[in-house]
Amino acid sequence: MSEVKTFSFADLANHGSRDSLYLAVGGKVYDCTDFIDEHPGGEEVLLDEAGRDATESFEDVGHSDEAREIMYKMYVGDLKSDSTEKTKAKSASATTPKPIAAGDSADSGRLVSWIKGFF
Ligand code: HEM
Repeated sequence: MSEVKTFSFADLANHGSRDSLYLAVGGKVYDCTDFIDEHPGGEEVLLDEAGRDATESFEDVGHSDEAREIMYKMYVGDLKSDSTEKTKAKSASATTPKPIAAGDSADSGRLVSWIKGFF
């Protein structure tokens, strides 16, 4: 249930379209497929970053804590740390989200795994 998948950059790149849109931020992979139409910053920017490490552009915008909470719901796994773009993913550890309020206990293993990535 709380299994965390790992994605290589090649795996990530397989989800680079509107039909299946994953992107990585801070070494974490997010399935944004159902979020494309809801993104307050528009669909264009998500489509631009689809299937890629979007850490830099995500941080440049200065997303709110609320944005980070939304992200947690879309978290599907981790970017493989031995991937070629390792350094890029690493620098993302500056992304320190506020942990979501407890309550989703059935899902807590996944939450812990998500948070652990930041330490
Ligand atoms: C999982 C990924 C993402 C989530 C959950 C997300 C969520 C949000 C949210 C909630 C906002 C409203 C403002 C805020 O609360 O910060 C926002 C605005 C915005 N986002 Fe994202 N975002 C994501 C990825 C990206 C990416 C990859 C880019 C690439 C540049 C981007 C660009 C923007 C822009 C330009 C705005 C508008 C800022 C403004 O008009 O003030 N977002 N996003």
